[in-house]
This record gives sequence, structure tokens and C-alpha cells, in this order.
Amino acid sequence: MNSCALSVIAPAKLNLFLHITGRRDDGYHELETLFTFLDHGDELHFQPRQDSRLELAPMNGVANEDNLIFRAGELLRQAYQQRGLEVCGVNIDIDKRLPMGGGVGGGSSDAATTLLALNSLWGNKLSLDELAELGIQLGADVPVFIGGSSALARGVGEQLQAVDVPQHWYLVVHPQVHISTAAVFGHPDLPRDSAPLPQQWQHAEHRNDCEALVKKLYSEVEKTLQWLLKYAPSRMTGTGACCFAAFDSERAALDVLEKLPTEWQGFVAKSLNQSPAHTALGLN
Ligand SMILES: C[C@](O)(CO)[C@H](O)COP(=O)(O)OP(=O)(O)OC[C@H]1O[C@@H](n2ccc(N)nc2=O)[C@H](O)[C@@H]1O
Ligand SMILES: Nc1ncnc2c1ncn2[C@@H]1O[C@H](COP(=O)(O)OP(=O)(O)OP(=O)(O)O)[C@@H](O)[C@H]1O
Repeated sequence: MNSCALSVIAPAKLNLFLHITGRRDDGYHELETLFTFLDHGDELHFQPRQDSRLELAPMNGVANEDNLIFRAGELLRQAYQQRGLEVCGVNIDIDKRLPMGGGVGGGSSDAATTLLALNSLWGNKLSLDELAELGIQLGADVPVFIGGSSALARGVGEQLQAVDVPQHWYLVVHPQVHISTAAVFGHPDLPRDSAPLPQQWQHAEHRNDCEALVKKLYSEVEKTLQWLLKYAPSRMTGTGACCFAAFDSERAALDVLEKLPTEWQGFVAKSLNQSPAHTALGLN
């Protein structure tokens, strides 16, 4: 193993609330959403090469050229080249653990971890703000993973205010349906007129404005939430399909996981106010 090799977690995120306050002319939605990270995620391995190639091990379900990991790597390489900086090639491998299209931000987190890790391997020539500017080209959720702190996000998700949120143990359940973010945001019945948060937003009602529509379109999501709500306060994350329930202890969350109907998948994880990717790369 090369001594410069890196293994870095790409953590899941939860949207503790997600309010839609408007729609821009380009179709993107104005959001107010509270992000936190989980100590559970994909694991990416970066191994420098002798040549200048970026090689990504194949991942089930996504062609390599469409993979956000590969696209993030290419984007960063171009940014380095535009500055006249030479970079080494890298082999990238992934242990994919997060459900795809699950609302826990797996693709965005993979992209952000790739930007952070390659930047580190290539000498940290770009600032976190510059990485976030590259990241927003790949997805609205990438900047929060670059910022690395729990945050209240506005705009389409790129205007970030770091905040500490109370930590819990979460049971995250994936009802095994794949939901397209674009289809939910494009649906005519999606409510888009939530009032902006008050100054004291911590005490405002917390809800996910996509939840009612997604429950109507996907009965498995409705069933999942009904089941979780028997045990703890529960909500959907992002545009679904994952739903999460908050517990005060790992034991309490694991007790409910043990009762999970076999047709669904779930995991228990602790929330983190700092991304484990930042901790691994010494960016905190
Ligand atoms: C719903 C959230 O997960 C909340 O964290 C994100 O806002 C979605 O972030 P993401 O998956 O990185 O989204 P992108 O890949 O940028 O966009 C997917 C699609 O969702 C829609 N989209 C996304 C974000 C946003 N603020 N408004 C939108 O309307 C757009 O139609 C876009 O084509
Ligand atoms: N490395 C990757 N991991 C997961 N999905 C990827 C990746 N690269 C590209 N994709 C594509 O992105 C789509 C959305 O994936 P992702 O798992 O990020 O959804 P999500 O958790 O719903 O995201 P969000 O909460 O940000 O909307 C996938 O269906 C897949 O086609």
C-alpha cells in the first residue's frame, strides 16, 4: 500500500426539516433545510498512481462516466490544470453502503469526499470555498458536505450557516423504493409556499414539505412512517425514500431495528455536528 493512500468516509446526511419557500426561474427550488451528518456512510479509498489517470472501480447501478465520484475527480483535475498545477493519477475504490436515491445524500457525499481527498493528495491548493463552488455544479447537496458542519441551508442548499444541533441516535429505514429527486421537485402537487423561518427558527415547526406528496405517491413510505411513529418522533429525509426516528440511546434505537419488518432495510447511527470526512483529513 502506498504511504500516501487515503481511506475516507462519505457520511450520510439527514434533513432534520425541509421547507420549500419558492421556485426559481430555472426550476430549482428555494429551500430552508437543517442538515446534520451521521457516523455511517460509504467508504472511499484513494491510491496514487504513477501515471496521470483517474481510475474508478465499477459501482453497481451507475456507469463510471456518470458516477459523481468520477465527475468530481475530473472537475478538480481541470481546476488544478487551469491553475497550471500538475497532479498525479489516482485509483479510487468504494465500499457502497448508503442506499441510492434514498435521500441520505450518498452520491453528493461521495462527490464531496472525492473533492476533499484529492485536494489533500494534490497539496490542498484549493480552499474549501473553491471546492464548494465546484461541488454545486455536481449537486445542490454537495456544498454542505464540503463545509463539514451541521448547517441551516438556504437558497438551493448552498447558502450555509453552520449550527450545532442536539445529537441523537437515529434509526434510518429504507423502504426499498427508489425515488427520483427531480420527479418529486417537478410534481405539480408539491407545496412550494412555506413561510420563511422566523429569527428563532429552532422553535419553529419542523416538517418535510415533500413528505405528504411522497407518502401519497409511494405507499411503502407511508407505511414506514406509520410504523416508526409507534416508537419515536419520525420524519422523511430529503425527497425520500429513507425515514428516520430519533432516540436518546443506541440501545433504544437497536431495539426497534430488531423489530424491523424484513422487507425494509435499516441501520442505526449517531448524528455528528462535524463530518467524519473532515475529521479524517484533519480539516476541523
Ligand atoms: C432534496 C435535497 O436532498 C435536500 O437536501 C436536495 O435539495 C437535493 O440535492 P441533490 O440530490 O444534490 O439535487 P441535484 O442533483 O442538484 O438536483 C436533482 C434535481 O432536483 C431538483 N432540485 C434540487 C434541489 C433544489 N433545491 N431544487 C430542485 O428543484 C432539480 O429538478 C434537479 O434536477
Ligand atoms: N457515487 C454515487 N453514489 C450514488 N448515486 C450516484 C453516484 N453517482 C451518481 N449517482 C446517481 O445519483 C442518483 C441519486 O443518488 P443519491 O444516492 O445521492 O440519492 P439521494 O440520497 O436521494 O440524494 P439526495 O438526498 O441528495 O437527493 C443515483 O440514482 C445515481 O443514478
